[in-house]
Amino acid sequence: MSALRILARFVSTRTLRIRPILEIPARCKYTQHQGVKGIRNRKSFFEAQIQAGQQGEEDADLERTANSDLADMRFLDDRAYDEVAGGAMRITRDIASSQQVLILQPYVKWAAKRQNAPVDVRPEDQLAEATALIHSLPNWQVARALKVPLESLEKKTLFGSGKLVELKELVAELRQERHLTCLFVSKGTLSFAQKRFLEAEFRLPVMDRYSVVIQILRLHATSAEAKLQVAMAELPYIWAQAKDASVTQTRRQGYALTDLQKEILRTRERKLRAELDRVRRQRQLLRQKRKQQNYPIVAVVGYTNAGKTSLIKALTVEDALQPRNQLFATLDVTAHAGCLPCNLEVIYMDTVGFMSDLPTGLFECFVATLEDAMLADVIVHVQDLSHPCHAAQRSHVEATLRSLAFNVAGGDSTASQLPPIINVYNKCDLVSQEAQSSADPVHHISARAQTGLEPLLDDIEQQILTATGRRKLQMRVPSGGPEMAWLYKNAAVVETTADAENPERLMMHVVISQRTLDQFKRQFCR
Ligand SMILES: Nc1nc2c(ncn2[C@@H]2O[C@H](COP(=O)(O)OP(=O)(O)OP(=O)(O)O)[C@@H](O)[C@H]2O)c(=O)[nH]1
Ligand SMILES: [Mg+2]
Repeated sequence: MSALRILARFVSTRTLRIRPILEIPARCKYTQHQGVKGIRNRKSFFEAQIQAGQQGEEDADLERTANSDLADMRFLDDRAYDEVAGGAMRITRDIASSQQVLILQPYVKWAAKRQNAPVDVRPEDQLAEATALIHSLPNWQVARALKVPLESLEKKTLFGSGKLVELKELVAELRQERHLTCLFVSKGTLSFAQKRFLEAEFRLPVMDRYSVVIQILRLHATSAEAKLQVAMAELPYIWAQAKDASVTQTRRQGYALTDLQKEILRTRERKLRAELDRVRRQRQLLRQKRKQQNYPIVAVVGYTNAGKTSLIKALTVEDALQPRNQLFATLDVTAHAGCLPCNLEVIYMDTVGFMSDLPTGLFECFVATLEDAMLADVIVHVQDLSHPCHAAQRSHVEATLRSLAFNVAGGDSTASQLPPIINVYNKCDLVSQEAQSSADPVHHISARAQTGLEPLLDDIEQQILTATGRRKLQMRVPSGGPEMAWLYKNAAVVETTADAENPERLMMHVVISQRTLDQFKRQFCR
């Protein structure tokens, strides 16, 4: 007779819903010497490693090689390149220098002509986002912010002659009053010709969204990978500006690449690619290791500033995480250990936020880190419900996720499957009850006030169990036997109760994958 008897009995307790009971025959007694590693111990050990950004000694080595090989990063510090970049992007090395900025938010007057703007994003919302971008840079202040209605965004001079006169007056006034130092035209990219023309007219540096975002990314990039990615993200912009310059034949005006400068860019690109490839190989190894360790992965994604880091902090109670009211505060994909209600350990991946109206080239460099999100077991999509454009932000993130999945699948639309997505409306403490009603199956939470987290955790648990083929089971094992120790080590133990029918046995409520269950059977049920 098989030593393992599956009893067709279903028990329901607080957290466990339906699970068959496995009965294990009595074996030797548990002794202190055998040392059962409790989930708590295991968790704190594991957590300590993950919190340090590591998953064990080997992983630590991998992370170290990936992130702190400073010798290989020295090529980033290159004055000749800085000159070329400064010419194209109006970026100085000294990001921290204070700036007084005039923000101009151009928009097309007639809705029918606004082909690229999402329907429910109003110019005032775009202006608010532009202001938030400037506020994400320390010492950068907004001298004035205004919307500018235009008939087209493609005109070589951008503004018409009447508007130009008006703006020049304003610039002169702000120079006097606020010591204006630069203009931020909140458009994805300005062509080289537009920028040159406006700079000549206003006699101030002119920046577009791409170059402001690059400033923020440079400032927030701390890991080697993020620094490399930001450096890489600058190159397409510089090439594009140079191309514009040669087309408009403005070589005499000072910005066109010489052969030497082109060579500087190409060499830099080659080195960056080689370094990024190396870092990405390490990342792949880390990913494989995590898979082998069988930790379920929950990727937390969303628009920038939606509250991704705050949510992970609330779910993991991790002090090291620092949510900041800045755009693109998080630039690295980082892993954080958490525990589901069934005691199953999961890894939450914090990711780089999305933003609309940025040229695709800018985020292509961050795609590799977002690949981790595409390969997660479950995606949690955090949305800022208090934001006036939250619907448009949601569509933007969903569209980007779909195209990322397509890329990860190597352009094969049949294979590009996204993991299950849990939609979360965050910042509900800032909106009225009526605004929270939604027909969608969506969680309403506040990461800051820590409300709505329990049902969310239950949902994550449910989706993780389904996605990873884990089951909740009750197993009857000898009290203190090696089976008990084995289960504590290899499965998630929800709770252990005395068996009313047999004082020598314990009832263990566990969450276990089929593979681990098979291993258990091979070892103990012969
Ligand atoms: N009122 C309120 N504020 C919140 C809530 N969650 C996050 N915030 C605030 O929103 C800001 C952004 O939070 P983060 O967690 O850094 O957002 P993020 O999505 O990680 O942002 P990026 O990393 O920049 O993409 C911070 O100032 C948080 O304190 C919430 O539930 N309610
Ligand atoms: Mg963040």
